[in-house]
Amino acid sequence: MIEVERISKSFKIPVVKEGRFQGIRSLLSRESTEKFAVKDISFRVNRGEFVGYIGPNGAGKSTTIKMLTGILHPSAGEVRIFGLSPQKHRREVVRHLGVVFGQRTQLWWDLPVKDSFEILAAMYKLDHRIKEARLAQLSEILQLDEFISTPVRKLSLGQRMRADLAASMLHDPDILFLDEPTIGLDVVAKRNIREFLAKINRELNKTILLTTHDMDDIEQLCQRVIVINHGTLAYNGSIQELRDRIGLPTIIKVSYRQSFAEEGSTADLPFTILEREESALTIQCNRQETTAMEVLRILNQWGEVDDVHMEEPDFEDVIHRVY
Ligand SMILES: Nc1ncnc2c1ncn2[C@@H]1O[C@H](COP(=O)(O)OP(=O)(O)OP(=O)(O)O)[C@@H](O)[C@H]1O
Repeated sequence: MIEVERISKSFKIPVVKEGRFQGIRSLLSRESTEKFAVKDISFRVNRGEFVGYIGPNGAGKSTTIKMLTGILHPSAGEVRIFGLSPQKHRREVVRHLGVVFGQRTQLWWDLPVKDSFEILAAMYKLDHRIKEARLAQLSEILQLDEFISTPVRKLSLGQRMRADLAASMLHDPDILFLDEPTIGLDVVAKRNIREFLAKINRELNKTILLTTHDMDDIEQLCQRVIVINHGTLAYNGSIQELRDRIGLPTIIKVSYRQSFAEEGSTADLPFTILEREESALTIQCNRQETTAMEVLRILNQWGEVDDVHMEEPDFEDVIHRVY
């Protein structure tokens, strides 16, 4: 459904020279260097997938999204959406796309929310009855009623994001490109947006490519993650596989019913003991080297286990290792 074949995007950057008056000379000079924002990236997204597209600041995420939506032309390579190039067949492709840039609104600042929806519906040439039915459906899941008559500039950030998501879905696109849809939101507003996204992916089978710096968004929503760094692809696969590959330690805390007794030499154990208490033990193991089952089997031999608590490495830490 989305095919990205070896795309690159470079920008010409004027060469800035050092020294007196060189700033002004640089402005007038035609000398420039080529800077790659995206370099030789390929990936595919299938219908109904929820994919995270992540990377540090300046990695090339927004540049990629802009090439996927046809706003930017790749310097090399090709994008195809439903087999069509968003650059060559912009009108046909954008009918299938909904786009939200969390930092910017696509709504009309001084108009009530419903007027923005009317304008967009007219732009998409939506039939009146279809528009009303869709708005009713979106209103219900995004609870738009409470602010539908309020001018956009007076909305809270969470309300604005809900309105923007509704606007991006008014023409019932198959694919959503979301660039930081939860940026700046409080915990409750974030949870609402995540629930909405999970719902439209699961129940309406919308294909979603999500760009965010919030690793909780990624862990809670995405089946797959694509990581880019310095414009190149660093990883493309499941979150679990990435965790396994990076291999940060898992912490396991066990409490015993009574006291426990260690058996054998600690040098042979497939884990490291971090803390011993009267009837509790905290250990650290690497899931690449051993399984939790094996660890628990050993810990069970040392006494009667009452409770087990396992802490997976924080996904944020895993991602930092990739960066
Ligand atoms: N029009 C442009 N002219 C020159 N350089 C650009 C242009 N647009 C982007 N870049 C550069 O390309 C690189 C990638 O930018 P991009 O906005 O795609 O990153 P990003 O991953 O979206 O970052 P962030 O997480 O900070 O939004 C950056 O170094 C940026 O400065």
